[in-house]
Amino acid sequence: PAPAPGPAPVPPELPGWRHVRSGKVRDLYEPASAAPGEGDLLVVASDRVSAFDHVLATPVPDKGAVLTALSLWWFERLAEAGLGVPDHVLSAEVGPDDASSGVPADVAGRAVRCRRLAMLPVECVARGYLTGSGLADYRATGAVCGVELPDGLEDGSRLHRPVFTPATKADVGHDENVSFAVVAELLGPDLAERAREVTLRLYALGEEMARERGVLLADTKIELGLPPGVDAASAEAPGALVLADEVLTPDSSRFWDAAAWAPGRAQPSFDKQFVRDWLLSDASGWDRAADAPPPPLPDDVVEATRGRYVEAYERLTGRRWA
Ligand SMILES: N#Cc1c(N)ncnc1-c1cnn(Cc2cccc(F)c2)c1
Repeated sequence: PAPAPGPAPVPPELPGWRHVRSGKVRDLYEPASAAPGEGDLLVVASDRVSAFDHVLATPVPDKGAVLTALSLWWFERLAEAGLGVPDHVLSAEVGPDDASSGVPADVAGRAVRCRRLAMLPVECVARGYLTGSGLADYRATGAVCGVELPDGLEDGSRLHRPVFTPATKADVGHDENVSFAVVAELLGPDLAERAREVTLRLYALGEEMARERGVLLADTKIELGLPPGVDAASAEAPGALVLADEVLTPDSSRFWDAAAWAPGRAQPSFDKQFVRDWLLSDASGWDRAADAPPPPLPDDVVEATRGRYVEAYERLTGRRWA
């Protein structure tokens, strides 16, 4: 019989904060003192791992803290490199219990207090390499998001130039890749063009810095938003865009070890390959075809996966993990 469904992720209760919603691996809060939908936001990165569209029952220790530290490091590097767009980060330091500033001590190191924005209804994705849904679209149509690509590309092929491949958000299932024309309909042409420009520039900056450290950034997804009071249809909107969410982490991006890159097959995921291989091995007994919840991970797979998050952090930032 299929194992019982895995435990639904129970986000931590944070005194002084109200839980707003949870994603697969992150939880969102607002100050309990604020009216619902008001005040700063708290993005908490859990130790949950998602694989094959399932949230796994076994947490990976330190994943949330490592990816939070990596994302904060990237926010700093992007600002230094002149991305030209402010970000939503207010603080990652522990603040007072009344949630009036900073983050709660219970999630110190894996939480970021952020400016509340009106998020664009578009997942802004840039791809420098072809894989995943981009490869599937290319194989079906010769194009990705309406952008024609040359013949003969394989899984893992590097594109001649990075492509903006936006998607509309789906509450359930996969995001839907859409053309730039659709984004222009959704956001207006000027805001759409600015979102594309920012996404491609962020990808180029991240790809260059990662490649210098032996890591290939295959693609990345960012979220952009507008400060309250800025009308998305207004002429000021493109210049008011703010970079939100997390940036350039293994949860928002595909990272590959440059030394292992070989177009023509699926590239090993820098962080999730041990999990994927074990789940697909006989050892797990997992019936993927039945879409059963995956079984708990063995300790060695958990520890090896933790090690990959620490290695990604150390190689990209040049800093030792605590
Ligand atoms: N970042 C950010 C942000 C912001 N600065 N202002 C308003 N909304 C958001 C916001 C809304 N959803 N998400 C994604 C998300 C879903 C689930 C859990 C999470 F932690 C995160 C981000």
